[in-house]
Amino acid sequence: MRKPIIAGNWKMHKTSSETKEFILELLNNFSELENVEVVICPPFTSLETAANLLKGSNIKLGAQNVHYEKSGAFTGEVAPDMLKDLGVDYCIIGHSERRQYFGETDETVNKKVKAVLEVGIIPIMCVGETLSERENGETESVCKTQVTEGLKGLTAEEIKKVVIAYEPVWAIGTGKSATKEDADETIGYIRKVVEEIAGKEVADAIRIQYGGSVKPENITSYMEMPQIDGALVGGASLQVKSFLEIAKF
Ligand SMILES: O=C(CO)COP(=O)(O)O
Repeated sequence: MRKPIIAGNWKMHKTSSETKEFILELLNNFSELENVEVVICPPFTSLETAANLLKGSNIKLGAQNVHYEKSGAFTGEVAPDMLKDLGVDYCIIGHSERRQYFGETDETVNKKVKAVLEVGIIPIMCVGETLSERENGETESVCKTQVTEGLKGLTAEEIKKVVIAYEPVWAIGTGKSATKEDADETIGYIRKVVEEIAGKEVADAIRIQYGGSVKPENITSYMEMPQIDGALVGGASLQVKSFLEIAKF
C-alpha cells in the first residue's frame, strides 16, 4: 500500500515569525494522523524555525528548491547538504513556477533530483502540462518527457523513493481544478511511464500526488481515486484550518 502524502507548498509566503505562529497552531490542533504523511514546505528563510518547532512531531519538512552543486560560487543558491543539515526531509523540484519564471529545465530538474537523493532528501518532482499543451492534446507527451528526463540515470531503487506531483499548470492558483477522473487518468498514465522506465514493482510503489486548486471541498474526491496518492497544496496550505481539513481528508 502506498502511504498518501499531503504537502503544503507555501511558495513565497510567511516570514519566520509567521511560520512560528502557524506551526504552533498546527501542532496544537494536530492529532497524529497514522495513515498519511504530512509535509510543510516553507521558504528557505523559515526552514530553521520550522525544523526546530517540528522536532519530535511526525510532520515532515520540505524545501521548495535547491541547487544541484555541492558548494561553490553560486551566489544566492542553497546546496542539498545545507538543507539536510537543517533537518529537511523533502524538496520540491521543478515546480511549474520555477520552470516558467526561473529557467528550470528537465535537465536541471534531473540534476537536482539526483543531488537531493544523494544526501537523503526525498524529491517531490513536479510535472504537468500548460493550458495550450492540453488543448493541443499534448498532456501525455509533455508528462512523459518531463518524467523520463527528470528520472534519467536513476536506479530503480532511487526512483522508488521519488514523489511525483502532477500539477496541470492551468489548475494552479486558478480555482479551476482538474476533475478527479482527468487527474486519475493522467496520474495512471504517469505510473505507466514509470513502469516502462523502472518496472512494475517501482511503478506500484511510487507515490504520485495531484496538485492544482486542491481545497478542503475537493480533497476527498481526489483521494478516493485509485491512482492518486495525495496532494501538493498551494493556497489552501496557508491557513492551519484548511490545511488540516485537507490532511484529514
Ligand atoms: O502550485 C501548487 C502547489 O505546488 C498549487 O497551488 P494552488 O493549490 O494554490 O492551486
